[in-house]
Amino acid sequence: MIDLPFFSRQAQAICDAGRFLYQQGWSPATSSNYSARLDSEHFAVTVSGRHKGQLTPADVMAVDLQGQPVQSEARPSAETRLHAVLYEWRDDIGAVLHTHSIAGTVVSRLQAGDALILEDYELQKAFAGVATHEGQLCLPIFDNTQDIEQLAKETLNYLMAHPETPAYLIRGHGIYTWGRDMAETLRHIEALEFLLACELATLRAMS
Ligand SMILES: CSC[C@@H](O)[C@@H](O)C(=O)COP(=O)(O)O
Ligand SMILES: [Zn+2]
Repeated sequence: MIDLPFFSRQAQAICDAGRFLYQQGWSPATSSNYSARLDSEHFAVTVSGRHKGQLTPADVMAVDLQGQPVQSEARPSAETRLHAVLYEWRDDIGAVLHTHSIAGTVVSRLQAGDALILEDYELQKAFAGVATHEGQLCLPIFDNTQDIEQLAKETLNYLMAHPETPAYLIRGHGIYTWGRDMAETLRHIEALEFLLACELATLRAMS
């Protein structure tokens, strides 16, 4: 059974996040999806195809870790399973945000390899557990595909082997990141968008 008052609070947090992320230009044209954990087996996720700058709690639904709707007739995000495997991977993850920013899209297309290394940025410290700019953040880049179940398996396998990963990119598609709760996850996505914008500006300056 879903705790309905808690669902309402999580749904509102998702709507508020959407308004912010859309206003930043990171979730255009119905792209992106967001979620927040409800309990050990369920999470709240955006309904597929909704405008992320105009979300109301009716645009958020409960699903189980297989991505199946619970107490809803709506269709969950097409990328629900990418969220589900993150909640399955680590039980301290409380929220997941996915954006489609210009920086995330372009940088992941320009990077031919399978990872983007961020180093020597002070803002790396916005990530939980990072205390200095002197380390590296490694963001794996997965090739884009419409086979979300396959991509979910690929991301989970990678994350199980690299548990320190703070986020990942899907090439030409966008960013996924997570945190203990929505506030921390918003801090992570905002830091990532800043760092990827810096990477994009650097690539431009060097060309
Ligand atoms: C509007 S194109 C973007 C979609 O294909 C998808 O990548 C996306 O992020 C949103 O899908 P959704 O099913 O609304 O969660
Ligand atoms: Zn997407």
